[in-house]
Amino acid sequence: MKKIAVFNPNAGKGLNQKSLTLLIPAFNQAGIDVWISRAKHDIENRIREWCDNHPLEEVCFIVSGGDGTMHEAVNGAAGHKHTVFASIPAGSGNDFARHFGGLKLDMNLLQHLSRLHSEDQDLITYSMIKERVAVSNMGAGFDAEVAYSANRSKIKKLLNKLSAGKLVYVVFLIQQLLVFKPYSLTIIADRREKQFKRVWFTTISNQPYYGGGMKIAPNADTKDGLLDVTVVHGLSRIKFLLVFLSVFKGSHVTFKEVYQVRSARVNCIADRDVRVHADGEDNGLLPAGQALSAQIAADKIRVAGQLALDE
Ligand SMILES: Nc1ncnc2c1ncn2[C@@H]1O[C@H](COP(=O)(O)OP(=O)(O)OP(=O)(O)O)[C@@H](O)[C@H]1O
Repeated sequence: MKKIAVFNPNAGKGLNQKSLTLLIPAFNQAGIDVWISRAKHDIENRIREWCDNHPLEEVCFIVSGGDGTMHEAVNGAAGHKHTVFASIPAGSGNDFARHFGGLKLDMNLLQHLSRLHSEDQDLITYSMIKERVAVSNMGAGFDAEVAYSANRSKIKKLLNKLSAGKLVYVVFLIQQLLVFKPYSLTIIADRREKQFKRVWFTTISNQPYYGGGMKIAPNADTKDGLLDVTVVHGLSRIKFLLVFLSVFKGSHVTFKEVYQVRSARVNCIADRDVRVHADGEDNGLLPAGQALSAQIAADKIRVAGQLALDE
């Protein structure tokens, strides 16, 4: 199988140049191509181009970065039937590797790669402006605003360098807590329509974790063919903070203001423009009255990641 290692130098603390300088010759000797992205969307575009040019070839993309990098990689390969993904978690959140497993960037990497076991997993497909896929989760509202502000902020890079990248989310969580305006929502899931008022956020999860280890959908299963939908609604600002903090342990599900439903597809319609993220990447504003449609993709994603994330 063809192997291509893809590195995002912008993820997390940035590229560990020392490890890379040592590893590139070993990668090349083992026949593994090494790509280092030059800009946002570069990984997605290069993977798409490779897949378009090699529709029948089996390939393993070994992706070094965080959840945004994995989001790009998976979208680049969407529709290519012979792709396997492995992750080298190097971002701030790393929820993909937290659930699916990941590899360490060290001299044992090549040995581990030869022993990896891959499995088919569910994938989310969604449409806003165009059809895309998300691998871990997507959502609308407060969390999308926090991710949007954090990813654009200059302090994220600085905090990442100080190994405190997650702090940036705390800063913007507090800021959004003060300014965010809850919205009204209609969701159609599991063949039922439900209405909610004062919605803080709606998350559509494939796997349990999001936001860097928060257990938003504790029982989500990436092999059950179902999405786990969470709606957090009807809370004052102070109580919302309490519920939000309880997400780290997954105990938010005991609050009556947290609604959860499982469904193979879901439509969400808000009464005002609401910001949407997919795998923590900004997807712009969902216009008022327009449906965000998400469902389990017909094609599975193949993931090689049996080694535990050592954090
Ligand atoms: N060469 C590059 N220069 C600038 N941005 C890039 C480059 N390559 C990829 N990107 C973008 O970098 C962003 C950050 O990557 P990623 O989300 O993987 O890291 P992170 O934010 O540190 O981790 P996490 O999403 O797990 O919190 C992504 O939006 C990706 O599209």
